[in-house]
Amino acid sequence: MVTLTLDRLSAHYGRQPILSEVTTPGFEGGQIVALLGPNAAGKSTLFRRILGLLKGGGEVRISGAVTDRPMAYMPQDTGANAVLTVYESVLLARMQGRALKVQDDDLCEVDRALAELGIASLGERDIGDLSGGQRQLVGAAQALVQNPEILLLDEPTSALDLHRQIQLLSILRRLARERQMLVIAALHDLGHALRFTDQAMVLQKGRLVACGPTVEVVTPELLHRVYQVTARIEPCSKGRPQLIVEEAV
Ligand SMILES: Nc1ncnc2c1ncn2[C@@H]1O[C@H](COP(=O)(O)OP(=O)(O)OP(=O)(O)O)[C@@H](O)[C@H]1O
Repeated sequence: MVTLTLDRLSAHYGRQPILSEVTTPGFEGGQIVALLGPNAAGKSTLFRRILGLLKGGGEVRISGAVTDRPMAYMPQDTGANAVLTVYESVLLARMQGRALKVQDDDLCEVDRALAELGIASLGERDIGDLSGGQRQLVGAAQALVQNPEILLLDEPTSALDLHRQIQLLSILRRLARERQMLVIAALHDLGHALRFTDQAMVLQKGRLVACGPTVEVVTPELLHRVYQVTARIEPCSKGRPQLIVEEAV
């Protein structure tokens, strides 16, 4: 099973340090990890550093991977290329780093990713003509179609309506379990983090200030210290932890 470990990871833009010595325990496949933290804390920068798109100190260690390209990434701004259909754009994502010739298997994987995300009916649409939420689901399909062992998602639910937010996070949790895939998702909704993620890491001003099981990390004390809100966490009628935010301090 794949394991990802971050060891004293740093990153900077020009002379400006952004991440300072981020160290985590090994995150194993089969689970979802929430990457939390306020605006500008360094979440997207951490993804770029993990992917090797940014240089810096420290080490990203991946063990137990069985493929040459174990990671796939869905950026915050998925962009849109108006000259491609949804189907073509997902197929193009599938073919990254593979032989140029499209095999039947590649087409099956595109069909599977679109069906999995409930957007098969959008296949022939130009991606430039989609709504923001539709485009975000296409971005998720472009990442999933690569069958990654480690899937990094930067705010994957930010443009989705409530139903689709829950649907996408449920799908990701199921796929993480079924495929023994490690999913790391930057999230701003801490209620979703509590409900759908196994572990959480919290960045504040480029430093890792908490890391561990989500229910142990997302506490009223952390919400006050990192997000400057007063909040309670109470079990709902089904016994799940539920976040009740009172006010910003
Ligand atoms: N290309 C860049 N050049 C210079 N500074 C940058 C660049 N990209 C990001 N930054 C700065 O790095 C810091 C961290 O940004 P980052 O996008 O990683 O934060 P984030 O936690 O993902 O924020 P958000 O929740 O708002 O998306 C911010 O101060 C930001 O202004």
